[in-house]
Amino acid sequence: MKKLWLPGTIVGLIILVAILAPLLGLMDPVRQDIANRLAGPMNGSPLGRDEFGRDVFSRLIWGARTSLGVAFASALIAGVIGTAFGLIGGWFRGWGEIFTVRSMDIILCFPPVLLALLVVTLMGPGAGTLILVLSVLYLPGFARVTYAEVLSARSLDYVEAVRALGAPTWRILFRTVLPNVAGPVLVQLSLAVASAVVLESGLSFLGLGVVPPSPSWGLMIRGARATMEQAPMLLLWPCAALTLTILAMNLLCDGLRDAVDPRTPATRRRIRVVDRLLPGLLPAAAPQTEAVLDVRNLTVEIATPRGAIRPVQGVSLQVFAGETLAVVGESGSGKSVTATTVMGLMPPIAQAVEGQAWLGGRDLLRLTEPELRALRGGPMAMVFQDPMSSLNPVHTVGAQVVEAIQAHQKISSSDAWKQAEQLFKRVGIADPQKRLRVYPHEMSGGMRQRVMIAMAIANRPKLLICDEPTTALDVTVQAQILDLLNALKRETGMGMIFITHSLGVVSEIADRVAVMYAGQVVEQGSVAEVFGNPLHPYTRALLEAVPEGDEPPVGIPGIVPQPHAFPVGCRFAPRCRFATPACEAAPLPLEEIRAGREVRCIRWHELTPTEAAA
Ligand SMILES: Nc1ncnc2c1ncn2[C@@H]1O[C@H](COP(=O)(O)OP(=O)(O)OP(=O)(O)O)[C@@H](O)[C@H]1O
Repeated sequence: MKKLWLPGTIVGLIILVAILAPLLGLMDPVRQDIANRLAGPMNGSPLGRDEFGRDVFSRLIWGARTSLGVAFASALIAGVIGTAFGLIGGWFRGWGEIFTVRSMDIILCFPPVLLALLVVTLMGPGAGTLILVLSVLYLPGFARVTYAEVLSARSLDYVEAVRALGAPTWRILFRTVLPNVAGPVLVQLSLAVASAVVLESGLSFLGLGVVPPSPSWGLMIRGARATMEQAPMLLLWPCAALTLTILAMNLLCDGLRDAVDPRTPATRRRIRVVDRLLPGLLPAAAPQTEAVLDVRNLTVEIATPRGAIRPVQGVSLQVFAGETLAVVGESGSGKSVTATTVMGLMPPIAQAVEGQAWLGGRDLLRLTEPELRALRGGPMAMVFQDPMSSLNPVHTVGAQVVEAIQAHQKISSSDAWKQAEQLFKRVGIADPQKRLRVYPHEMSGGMRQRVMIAMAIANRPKLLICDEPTTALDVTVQAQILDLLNALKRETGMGMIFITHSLGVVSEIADRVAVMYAGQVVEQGSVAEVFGNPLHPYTRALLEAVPEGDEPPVGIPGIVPQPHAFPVGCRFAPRCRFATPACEAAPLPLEEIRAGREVRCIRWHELTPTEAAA
C-alpha cells in the first residue's frame, strides 16, 4: 500500500482537476487575445499566453480533460472487449480461440499511424475518432494477455477442482479465473492509458486527432514547436504534464497490481543492506557447528489466494558430514517446502520469514539469487522424484551432465565429457560412452535417476538433498539407487537429506531421522532410537501403519490439516488417541530430552515411562 499513495495522489489530483475544469473559474481556453501573443506570466495567466494569446494554464487543464478522457475511454473500451475476447478464446478454445488469436493478429499487422490515417480519412478527425482508433489498437494487448493467463489458469488444480464441483462456466470465469488474470490486465491497463495519452498527443500533433482550437496536450506541443525559439516555456508545460501523468499512471498500476494480486509476497527475502552492498563483509554470527547444513527455526510463509499460510514453522535440522538425515511425514507435512526453501527454489510467493540455514558459514536465507545460483549444483545439490521431468527431453543426457559440470568448473568441453564418462561409470551406467549420447526417453527410469545423481554429484557437493528420489522406481531399482547413494556418501563424505514417505527406506539409508507433521518437526533422533522407541504418538502411528507379516497395517485416522487450518495447540491432537484438553490449549515446544533427541509432545513421559526414567 505504501507504493500506492504518492502516484495515487498525483493521478487522483490530475483527474480531479480535469473533471472540475469548468468549475475552476479558468479563462476561456479558446479565447484569443492577439495583443498578448506569447506574453510571459501575467495577471490571471500564471504560465503566460500562447501564439494566439490564449491562456496556457487554462489550456493545460482543459487539455488534460481531453487527453485523459480519450486515454481512459479508449483503454477501458479496449480492456473490457479485449479481456472478454481473451477469456472466451482461452477458456472455450476451438473456434473462439481461432477467432481471438487471428483477429488480434490482423489488427497487429497494421502500423498504428497508418490505421489512424485510414480511420481519420473515413470518419474525419476528432476525439470520437481518436477513441475508436486507440480502442482498436489496444484490443490485441488485452486479448493476448488475458488469453495467455486463462490458458495457464485453466489447468491449475484449484480451477480443475471448481470445475469438478460442477460450478457453472460463468461463475468459474468470473469468480475463479478472472481474479487470477486481474493483475496482468491491470498492468496492461496502465500501459494502455499511458501510451494512449502519448498517442493522442502524437496524433493531435500530426493533425489526426483533436481538432483545433480545442485544447489538447498534443496540439499545445504542436503549436509551441513553431514558436520554440521565442517562447521555449510553452513547450515545457505540456511535455511536463505528459511526463508526470504517464509516470504516475505507471507507478500507480504497478502498485495496484501488487496490491490486488494475493500472490505477491507478503515479505521479501530479508537481505541486510550491508550484505547487498558488500556481500560477506559483515557476516551475521555463524553458529559454531560442524554441521554441513544447520537449519534453525525456519518459518516459511506462502501468499495464497486465501491469504498467507505458514506450511513450515520453526523447523530446525542439522546434517553432518558423511551422514544421512531422513525427513519423513505424510503428504503435506512440509518436507519439500523445507528442502526447496533451503535450496532457494521456492517460487517468489514463498518467503522464509524467520530463521537461518547455514551452509559453510553462509546463511542461505540471506543470499541473493545469483549467490544461491552459484551454490546450487556446486556445494549443494538436489535430486528430485521424477527424473523424466527434471531432464530436458531435447538434449542428450551427456550434454546435460557436461552443462552441469561446466556451470561450476572452468574446463574445456573435452575434459568435461571425460568427467561425464567417469561420473556415468561411478553411478553404475554401463557402456558410458554410448549412453552419454542418448536422449532421456531412451533410458529406463532407474538409469535416468542415475543420470540425475551423476549431475548432482558432478561438482562434489557438501550437501545433497534427495526429495523422494526412489518413489517413482520399482523395488529392485529402488534398492540399487539406495545402495549407490549410500556408497557415494561414504566415499565423498557429503551430508545428505533424504525426504521420503517410506519408513523402510529410512531404515536402509538414514543415520538420523526427523519426523515432520503439519509443518513442524515432532520428533528427531537416531533411526535406531526413534524407530526402536518412538516418543511421539505420530511416530508410533506411522510405524504401526507399516505392514508387517500377516498383520494388517493400522491406518492413522483423519488427514493432515491444511496450513490455513492448523490447530492452535498440538497439531496432531485431533488425530491422536492420547490427546487431552491440555494438548489442544496452546502451541507445544520441541523438547530436547537429551543431546540429539527431541520430541514435541507434553505426554511423552507418561506414554514411554521407560525412556522418561532413563
Ligand atoms: N507453491 C505453493 N503454494 C501454496 N501452497 C503450497 C505451495 N507449495 C507447498 N504448499 C503447501 O505447503 C504444504 C506442505 O507442502 P510440501 O510439498 O512441503 O509437503 P510434503 O510433506 O513434501 O508432501 P509430499 O510428500 O506430498 O511432497 C502443503 O499443504 C502444500 O499445499
